[in-house]
Amino acid sequence: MDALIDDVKTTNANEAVDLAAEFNNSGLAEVFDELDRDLIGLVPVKQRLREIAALLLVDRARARFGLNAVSPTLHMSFTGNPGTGKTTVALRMAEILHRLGYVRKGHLVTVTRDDLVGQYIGHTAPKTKEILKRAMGGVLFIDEAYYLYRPENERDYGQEAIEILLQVMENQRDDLVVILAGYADRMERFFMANPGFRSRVAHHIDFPDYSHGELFAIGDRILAGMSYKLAPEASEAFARYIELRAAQPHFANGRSVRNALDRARLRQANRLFAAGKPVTAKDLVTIEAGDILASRVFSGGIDSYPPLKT
Ligand SMILES: Nc1ncnc2c1ncn2[C@@H]1O[C@H](COP(=O)(O)OP(=O)(O)OP(=O)(O)O)[C@@H](O)[C@H]1O
Repeated sequence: MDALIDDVKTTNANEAVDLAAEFNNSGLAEVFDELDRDLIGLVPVKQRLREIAALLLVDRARARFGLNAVSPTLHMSFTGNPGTGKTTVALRMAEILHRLGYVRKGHLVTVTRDDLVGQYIGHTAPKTKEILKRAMGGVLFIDEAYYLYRPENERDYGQEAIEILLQVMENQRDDLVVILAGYADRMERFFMANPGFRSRVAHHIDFPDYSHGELFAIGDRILAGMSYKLAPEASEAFARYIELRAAQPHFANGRSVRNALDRARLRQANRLFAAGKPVTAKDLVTIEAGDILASRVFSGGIDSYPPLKT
């Protein structure tokens, strides 16, 4: 241990770094407070984010003592079902990495296969490079990343995009963080078939499905963010809606909740308009039970398939 300290090639080996102060001064405390406040549940995910931030803070402190000159691998995979908060958390991750000085700008660029892969020969490389250029200094979020790899088609242009991505993930990892997102099982198969990706991805974070209570709280949060609220009977109706909708096919967690509330707002607007009376502020902010109960899920129908992408 002492020998290791003796090895430190700095004059400040006896100085100390206050990690808590670093945490506060970098604005990270604020980001984590916001994360806790704005995002319902996701306890294990928030814990992982704190662990990654701690690792990076310690890395930074070590670099100051000359203990480590290697920039850490920060590429990640986010696995989970649709609407479990992967994109939302990726945005926060970009902010955390920016505050820690690991990326210059801290913006998030979200793409899917079609943004990277062309349809004709010669189109893929420029497309992929253009996206990478846009994402430099921030985080590139590749949703359903496994669609890049299509083993059934020998000449698939996805392979070209994969090769460029792998190169940039290795050579420019001090200025770009890539997050590969999608269903856990498909991602696992993708990593098995593409060991190059597996070895470049250091952090794997799993996003579990939300409980019904969490989905209700997410709905409440979404409505409050838009200055709406549920009337007491509407709350009951919405709790029942969640139970019915969650049991249907193509349920997409937070995204289905947001879509359901968008439709409820539409019905509220039509109800207020059709009443032909002056409206108060209270009328304008309140979602009534009827606005929820008019959904097809209460009459045994499927609610809006395919789901609206927000
Ligand atoms: N924990 C949460 N707290 C509050 N709102 C949430 C939470 N998780 C998801 N949401 C809301 O649900 C919606 C979908 O979330 P998000 O887009 O992050 O999911 P996703 O996993 O990236 O899904 P997809 O890949 O299908 O788009 C967003 O509108 C977001 O505001």
